[in-house]
Amino acid sequence: MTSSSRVLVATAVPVERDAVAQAFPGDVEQVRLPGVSLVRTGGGCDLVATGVGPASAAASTAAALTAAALDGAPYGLVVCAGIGGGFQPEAPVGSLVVSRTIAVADLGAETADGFLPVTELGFGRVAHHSPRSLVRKAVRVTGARPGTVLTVSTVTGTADRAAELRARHPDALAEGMEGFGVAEAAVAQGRPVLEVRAVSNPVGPRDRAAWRIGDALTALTEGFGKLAPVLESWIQHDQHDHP
Ligand SMILES: O=C(O)c1cccc(C(=O)CC[C@H]2O[C@@H](n3cnc4c(=O)[nH]cnc43)[C@H](O)[C@@H]2O)c1
Repeated sequence: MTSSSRVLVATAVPVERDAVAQAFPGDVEQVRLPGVSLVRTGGGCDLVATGVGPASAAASTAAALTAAALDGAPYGLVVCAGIGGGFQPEAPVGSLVVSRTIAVADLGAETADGFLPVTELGFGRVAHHSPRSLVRKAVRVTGARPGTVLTVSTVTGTADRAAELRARHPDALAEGMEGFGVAEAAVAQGRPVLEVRAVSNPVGPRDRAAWRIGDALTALTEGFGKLAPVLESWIQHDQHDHP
């Protein structure tokens, strides 16, 4: 393996991390680093369970990226992966979504005239874009739908909120709670980033009985089985073309 040829996959919780790990043949190794623990697959992929939410995701991802850079073996790609809510009818339960754009949906200010993203207040960023060539290849091998994946700090629980998010982000296909945090950490170190969400529930009225976490985790394992060789080959041949 050459420098920059490794992939870091960040999931929120261990069950998601282990679903991704199952897609890689061979044994895994635990690697403990300051501020973060990794699961290293035989295929050159490191997996980290960051905890739920964008802040925790950014902190763990940054720790893993910094450790790799200091070790002289930086990652060539960062992938945020996990289960997520799917906007209906475009992203049905059990389907896979990959990010063209990773957008934070609730970072800003509420005003009498509606929500203002933080960029309109003169600060920061609200979106990151995944490399087009990588998205194309990921879609071709997995059949995933490409679009915007939203990051929220509060899971959407009403039809009104789902409609409001879609009005502000017409290309949104899914929502999760970590993507923007992972992307901020990746971009801060000049690393390309992709988000992959397996849909476990519809975005909309809260209905715990409608969750299909097992189906989504199976979709995640199957998706990564197809995606893993593509990620590796993209890093080898195309990473310098991004975005
Ligand atoms: O209690 C609820 O109603 C509820 C509904 C959906 C998700 C949750 C979670 O606590 C899961 C958070 C966890 O899973 C990802 N995830 C899965 N579905 C969604 C979603 O619809 N919206 C946002 N995040 C979702 C998320 O990335 C977290 O890691 C609770």
